[in-house]
Amino acid sequence: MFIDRLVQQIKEKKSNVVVGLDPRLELIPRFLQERHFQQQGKTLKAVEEILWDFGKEIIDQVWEIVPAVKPQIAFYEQYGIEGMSAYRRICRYAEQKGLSVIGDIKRGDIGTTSKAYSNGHIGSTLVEGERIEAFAVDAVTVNPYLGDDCLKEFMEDIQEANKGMFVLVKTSNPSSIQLQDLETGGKKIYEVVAEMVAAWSHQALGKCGYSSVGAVVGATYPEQGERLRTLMPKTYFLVPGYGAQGAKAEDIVRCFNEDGLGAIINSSRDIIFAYTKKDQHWREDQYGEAARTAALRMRDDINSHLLQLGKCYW
Ligand SMILES: O=c1ccn([C@@H]2O[C@H](COP(=O)(O)O)[C@@H](O)[C@H]2O)c(=O)[nH]1
Repeated sequence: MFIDRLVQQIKEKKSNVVVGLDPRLELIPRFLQERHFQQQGKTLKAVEEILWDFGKEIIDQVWEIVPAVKPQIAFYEQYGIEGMSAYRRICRYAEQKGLSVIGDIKRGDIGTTSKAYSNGHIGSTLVEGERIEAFAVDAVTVNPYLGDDCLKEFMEDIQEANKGMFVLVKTSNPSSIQLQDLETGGKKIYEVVAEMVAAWSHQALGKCGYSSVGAVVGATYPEQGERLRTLMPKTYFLVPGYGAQGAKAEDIVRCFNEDGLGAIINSSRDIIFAYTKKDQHWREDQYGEAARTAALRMRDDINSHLLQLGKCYW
């Protein structure tokens, strides 16, 4: 199952870090951009090659030290077909390197449409009687706003194709409080969603004791993270918000269980664009090395905080 593979990689690498692949063209080293713009002009095809070169180098630098990457589809989709082609190439390359690939797609619709999303992103699509994989990443993020019948459509691929999903429960952005913290029947909306997710989680439990149905829980709300940990004990958390959004290791440790497992922590900008940090004096052509150093620092920061609490799996 997806979750067993993920937990095995976490244990092997002693790392709970997910590198977020959110390429922003304007932050990609200039020499890389010029190489492709000179060859192919100011075209989307040139952008595809820039995104590919940049993402490949990041993966080459981090694949041995992290269990997973999270490509954010929006940063590829904004460049149309060529951007999506770069997304697919990056996802496949990361998979070849043995990484778990979590497509941050945040999809969800009425049942039949959700099924099409699931087919395209974690399952396969029927073409003239044959099933063909379009993106086929290991797991995706899912928006639960349309309710249970939306989530149900992803379950078939989770159970039969051994894939996973992370359902948005409490997001890291400031205005997540606007809807997610509203109360209904004495509960916050995010608690209601957490109960839904916990129920689905029981249908996809792996040998490791955790489920392939996970939850997105923002690191920027540590108290809520702790509460959600108790509501969803078997659910793996994908936790964004560390680093650029301000959350620290002491915040995110509350998302872990006593066994030292239960959460993977994402950081995107702070890792992939670490070479731009003024105080670290990296050269542009060292952007990959800078990313590796940032991922190692983040791993050690989280591990030392887990160790202090006795929440260690090794
Ligand atoms: O609640 C959420 C859900 C998803 N995200 C995504 O994670 C990364 C965070 O990037 P940073 O550069 O580390 O801030 C990005 O892709 C978001 O879309 C989130 O931040 N919060």
